[in-house]
Amino acid sequence: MFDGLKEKLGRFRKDAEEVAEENAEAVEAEDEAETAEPTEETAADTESGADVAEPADATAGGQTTDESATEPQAAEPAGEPEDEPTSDASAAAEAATTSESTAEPEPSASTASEPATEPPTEPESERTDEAATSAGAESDEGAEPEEGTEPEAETEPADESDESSSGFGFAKKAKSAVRGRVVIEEEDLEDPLWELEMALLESDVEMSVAEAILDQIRAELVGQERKFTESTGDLVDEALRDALLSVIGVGQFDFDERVAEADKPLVIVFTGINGVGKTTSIAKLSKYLDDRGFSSVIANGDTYRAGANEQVREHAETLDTKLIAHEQGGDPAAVIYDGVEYAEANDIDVVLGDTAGRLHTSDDLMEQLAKIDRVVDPDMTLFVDEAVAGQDAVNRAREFDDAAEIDGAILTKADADSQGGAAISVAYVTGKPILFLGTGQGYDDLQRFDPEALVDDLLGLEE
Ligand SMILES: Nc1nc2c(ncn2[C@@H]2O[C@H](COP(=O)(O)OP(=O)(O)OP(=O)(O)O)[C@@H](O)[C@H]2O)c(=O)[nH]1
Repeated sequence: MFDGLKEKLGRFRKDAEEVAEENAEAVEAEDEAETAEPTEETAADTESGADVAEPADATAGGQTTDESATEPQAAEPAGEPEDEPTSDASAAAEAATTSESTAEPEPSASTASEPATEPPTEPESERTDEAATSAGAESDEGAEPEEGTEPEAETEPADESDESSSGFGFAKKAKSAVRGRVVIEEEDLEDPLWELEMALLESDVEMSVAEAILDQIRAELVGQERKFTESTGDLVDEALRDALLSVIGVGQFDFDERVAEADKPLVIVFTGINGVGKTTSIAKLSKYLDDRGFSSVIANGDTYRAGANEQVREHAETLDTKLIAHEQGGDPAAVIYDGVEYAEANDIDVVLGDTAGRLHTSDDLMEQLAKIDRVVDPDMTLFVDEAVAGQDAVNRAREFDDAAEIDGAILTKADADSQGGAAISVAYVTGKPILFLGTGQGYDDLQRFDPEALVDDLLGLEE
């Protein structure tokens, strides 16, 4: 099920990880280059405590380079960083954090996700200087703080506007690198996110749903800090999983619990266009309920199509379920009303009301639905469509919900759908949950829609 989409999501995750790792290697290489051989001048200057201008693009270089001036910095080697930064590194990090903490909050995932965009307010080198000096001064004066004493916090807070052109605080990047971490930046993800957007749209995911997924991934990943040892792939998977769940799980409720807690009989009416699997789904649901100890009666409100009564009667007899039916051409509302009467008289738990296949544009059929609503006042109206119909199913779900409010959806023929676009989009577009997936023509081929299980399956994360 949805294999095509699974394969496309796998490609995105691999590419996003590769890009972010390249960024990590670039930062490590930069960091190692800057900490490997401190220059004569740097060492001498730091001895004298003079300001040391740092190359403008130094990320952590400002602090790390400076520290190396006093002693070779035990740069956190890629892949085996110590868990705890060395005392120098922690002093520098402390200085950076302290200076930052007075000027800006610790970057949380959400803060980091809104990189400041205002241009730096002072020339890069001076700014770098300040950071370098503060760290240098820190590591210069008594590099090893007394046991149990906190290194003196620098008083000079990093300037709010202390943002590098890449949109992240110089001090934050410096602190990150000192701690052996790397910041995932927006430009690192642009290509993989573009690829993901194409994959989602090709899989019939509705445009607004694809954009919601991408926005959430950017918000969660961009600015994300991670240790060199942490796998970017895990961060990407987590961000993609959260984003998919946030759109697929809209409005979800526990159907079994709803049935158990409802006043009986619970009345469910099914609507949708011709041939999508409404009648088959009703038969499957009757068995699903029976397997869970709930009795049901089927009321055939499809008095429009010739042969409808025979088809549903076959299912009822096979399943030994009571059927209420009227002559073809009868009033659907009257049939379902009789079904409720029968259930009340015979202590039946659930009434399953079929209706004729209809397009949302056929006024008289939509008026029929409105009359059923008035006469029967069903507890749930479920929209049935084919998962394989993709975008068409999404559009119809929205149109049916606009015309006669639905409470949930059943997507049939998911066994034949490799795209998964409708399964991902319908809940977000209508605000109503997908409750079941039809996965074949057998009476047991009906499964509860479980967003977590679906997303884990799409990402290959299932146990
Ligand atoms: N593969 C597959 N086929 C299904 C599924 N659900 C229904 N079908 C088939 O789809 C066809 C139409 O099913 P029906 O239940 O008659 O559809 P309907 O919506 O009631 O059609 P009308 O009564 O004309 O409105 C039948 O051949 C079903 O066996 C499913 O989940 N998977």
